[in-house]
Amino acid sequence: MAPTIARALTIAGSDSGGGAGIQADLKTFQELEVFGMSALTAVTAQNTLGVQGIYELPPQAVAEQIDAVVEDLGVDAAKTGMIANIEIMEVIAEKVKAYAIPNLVVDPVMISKSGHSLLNEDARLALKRYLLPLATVVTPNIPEAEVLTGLQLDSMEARKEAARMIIGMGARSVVIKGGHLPDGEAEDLFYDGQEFSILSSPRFETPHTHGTGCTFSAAIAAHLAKGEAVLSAVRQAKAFITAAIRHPLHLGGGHGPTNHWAHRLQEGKA
Ligand SMILES: Nc1ncnc2c1ncn2[C@@H]1O[C@H](COP(=O)(O)OP(=O)(O)O)[C@@H](O)[C@H]1O
Ligand SMILES: Cc1ncc(COP(=O)(O)OP(=O)(O)O)c(N)n1
Repeated sequence: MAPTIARALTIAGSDSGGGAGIQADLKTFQELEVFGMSALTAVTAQNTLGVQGIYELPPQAVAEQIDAVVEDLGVDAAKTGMIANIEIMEVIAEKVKAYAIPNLVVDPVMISKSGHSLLNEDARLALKRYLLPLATVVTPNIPEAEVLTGLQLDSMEARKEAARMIIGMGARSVVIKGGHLPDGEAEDLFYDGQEFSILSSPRFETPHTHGTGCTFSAAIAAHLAKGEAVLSAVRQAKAFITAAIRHPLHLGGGHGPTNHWAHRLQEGKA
């Protein structure tokens, strides 16, 4: 019998503070009524004030977690977050190809908002070689898109050029996220190699934006797992993250987590 629930896998690091990483991803999957599974790449000691410790897992441990869930439970979509190093990246690419995982969202996490490196230097450029050619959608923020393309992204024209370059690297589509723009709307640029779409929301003046990128990419993966088209998945993920930032939880003394329940307020489910 075919499974009755969509299944999504996050391949990412653990954030002990619960705002980013696999914790944010699994909360998002659950809220969007998708069965969530995880393959952990690293454990971080982290809270709203910063990252206090990083412990990378052996690549073999990542491989075995992916084997375990794919071979038994099945995966309709996967997303990657913190990958830590090239060896883990190679394992992920090998497994995604070997199992022909149908939808892959690559969030090219490089640096946390608190300024800690979550992917070592040599692995940053290896992303292009190993993971972008496998991506259904890749979701860089502006600094990450600058690292991938070498461009300075201080205008919409430059962001469009970067999006074209990223499609040229093999990704099927890209969203250059606008959270790091200096002012104006929180404007994300989507490109699928044919058409550009701009997804805008008000920009909220809040320190509680820890894990926005993780939550956004997990929501895209959840909607892809349910069989939605890429642009539709991205639009719904944008609505999900906008609600999560609009209604903060006010936790912690620094950059607090977003509110994964908030979409229920908009949908009248709360
Ligand atoms: N202050 C904000 N107000 C509204 N939306 C935001 C804000 N900050 C980020 N976003 C949105 O959150 C999502 C994640 O973006 P971003 O913060 O750039 O990613 P990352 O966490 O990877 O740095 C995007 O859709 C972006 O537009
Ligand atoms: C374990 C872990 N993974 C990813 C991140 C980065 O998350 P992101 O959504 O990009 O949010 P910020 O760190 O920018 O707030 C992380 N911090 N920890």
